[in-house]
Amino acid sequence: MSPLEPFGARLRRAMDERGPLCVGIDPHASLLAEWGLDDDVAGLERFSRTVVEAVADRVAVLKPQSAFFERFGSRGLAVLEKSVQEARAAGALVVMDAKRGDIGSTMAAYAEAFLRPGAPLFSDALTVSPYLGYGSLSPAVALARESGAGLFVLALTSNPEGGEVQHAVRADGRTVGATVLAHLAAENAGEEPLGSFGAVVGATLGDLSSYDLAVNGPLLAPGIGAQGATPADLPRVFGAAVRNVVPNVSRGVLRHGPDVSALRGAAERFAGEIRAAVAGV
Ligand SMILES: O=C(O)c1cc(=O)[nH]c(=O)n1[C@@H]1O[C@H](COP(=O)(O)O)[C@@H](O)[C@H]1O
Repeated sequence: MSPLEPFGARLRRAMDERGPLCVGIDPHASLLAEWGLDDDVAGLERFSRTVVEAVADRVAVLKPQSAFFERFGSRGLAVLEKSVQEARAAGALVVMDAKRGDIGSTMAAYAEAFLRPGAPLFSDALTVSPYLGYGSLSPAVALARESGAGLFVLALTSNPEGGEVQHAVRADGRTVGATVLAHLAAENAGEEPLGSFGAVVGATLGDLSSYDLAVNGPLLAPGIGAQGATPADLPRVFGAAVRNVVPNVSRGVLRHGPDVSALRGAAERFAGEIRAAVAGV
C-alpha cells in the first residue's frame, strides 16, 4: 500500500477547509441511556453510526475513545473498526484515542495495530503515553513516519491529577511536560506545513505561558464542554500556538443526540465559537 501524504499536511488542510474542531465519539453508558439506547452492542453501533452520519462530512477530526468500544469485547471492536472506516470514507481524519504506551516490541505491536495501513483499526493518528520514557515510543514514531500517520503524545493532560507527573521538575530544571514538548519539537523540525507529531495539552489548564508550545505540530486540546473549558479560553491558554490547536469536544456535542440535526447544530455552534475565539490571534 502506498504511503499516505504525511498526517500533519493532511490535518493542516482539513483544519483550513473545515475548521479545527475534533468531535469525540465517546459512547458513555449514561449517554446511551439518554439517547434511549440499550447498553449493548446494538446501542453502541447505533450511537457511533449516528455521530459519524452527523458530523464526519463536516468536521476535520473525529476521535473515537477506544475504551467505550473495548467494554463490549470483540463485537465492540468490530463496531469501532466500522466507525473508523465510515468516518474516514466521509472525509474526516480519525484520531484513535487508545492512549497506548509500552516498550520495545510491544510498542511496535501497538503501532502495527493502529498505524499500519490496511490493519483493521488503522487510523490517521493515535494517542500515546510517553510516561514509560519518550524514547519508548520510537517504534510508533517510525511506523507513523513510514505510513503517513501521526501521533498525539500526552504532554499536559486536562485532568487535575496529571500535574504531579507532568509538572514535576527534573534534575536539569525542566518539567517532565516541557521535556515531552521538546521531544516533539525535535520530531517535527523542518516539517511543512505542519509536523505529524502532536501534543495533547488540556484546554482546562489556564495560563501555559511558561511552556514552549511551538512544537511545529498539532496540539490536541480536550476539556472544552463537560470538563469546564470554553472556546473563549483557547487564546489565553495557547497564545500564538492557537493556530495549531485541534479543540476536542465529546460530551458537549454528544449530549444533544440522538437527533442528527441537533448534533450537527451543537458541533456547528462550537465550531463557530472556536472560529470567533481564535480570529485575529
Ligand atoms: O487524549 C485525549 O483525548 C484526552 C486527553 C486529556 O488530557 N483529557 C481528555 O479528556 N482526553 C479525552 O478527551 C475526551 C474528553 O471528553 P469530554 O470531556 O466529554 O469532552 C475523552 O475521550 C478523554 O479521554
